[in-house]
Amino acid sequence: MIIGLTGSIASGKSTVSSMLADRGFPIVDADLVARKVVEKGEPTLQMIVETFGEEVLLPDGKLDRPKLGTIIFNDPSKRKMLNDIMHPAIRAEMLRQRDEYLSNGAKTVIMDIPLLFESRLQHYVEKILVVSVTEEVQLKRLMQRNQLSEEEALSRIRSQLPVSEKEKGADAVIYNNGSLEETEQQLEKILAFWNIEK
Ligand SMILES: CC(C)(COP(=O)(O)OP(=O)(O)OC[C@H]1O[C@@H](n2cnc3c(N)ncnc32)[C@H](O)[C@@H]1O)[C@@H](O)C(=O)NCCC(=O)NCCS
Ligand SMILES: Nc1ncnc2c1ncn2[C@@H]1O[C@H](COP(=O)(O)OP(=O)(O)OP(=O)(O)O)[C@@H](O)[C@H]1O
Repeated sequence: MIIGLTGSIASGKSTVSSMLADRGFPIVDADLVARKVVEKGEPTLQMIVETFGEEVLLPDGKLDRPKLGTIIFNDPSKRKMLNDIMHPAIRAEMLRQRDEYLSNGAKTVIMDIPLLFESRLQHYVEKILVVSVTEEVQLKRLMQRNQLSEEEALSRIRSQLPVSEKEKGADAVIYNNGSLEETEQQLEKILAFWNIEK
């Protein structure tokens, strides 16, 4: 079974994903893959520099992530340009990792994909688990985790579909507004209900 794990920025996907990893499920993490495809020497990084200029590189030649983030989260046309460069490479590497797990005998693979709905990737997965939070909790956690002002955090939140829209396309929803224990209990119930094999 291929499970798509999604939600909005700072809703708690990584938190739920690490709970699943603790239970022994293999995880394909789009955010990690997105970092891998822009490592020094990767053709995707070269394409980013050709499009956005040398100023998105740090002195050591690595990608300046906060700088590129400020550019793309404040300008939808720049965001589209970056997505067009990066998403094909991210997708290819995610499918490669999924297939590797399956060929090594995994019965279930979790694909943690923040932009599952925005990029219309629903057909790659058999069940969709959405991690949801209220806007208030989301804003607070995002500002705290990334040390962002309210305005910066809101521009990131607005660059994605509202989580309420994502809930409509879910097979199950975890409400991550409370304690980690409450989130874990909801996850346990869903796994039992879906009767998932490792
Ligand atoms: C712009 C970048 C360099 C900023 O890096 P930074 O370290 O600050 O953020 P990080 O990669 O940890 O992403 C944090 C979250 O931002 C959101 N996000 C990232 N990219 C996008 C995007 N293009 N559109 C909407 N939301 C996005 C996701 O919820 C993600 O989980 C980075 O987010 C990036 O490379 N984005 C493009 C690739 C992409 O679309 N990644 C999303 C998963 S496929
Ligand atoms: N139930 C919770 N109680 C308190 N803090 C939480 C809870 N769940 C997550 N957090 C915190 O909220 C922040 C966002 O969670 P997390 O990083 O898991 O979100 P995410 O959906 O993976 O984010 P992104 O889309 O940016 O990758 C983190 O700092 C995390 O430690």
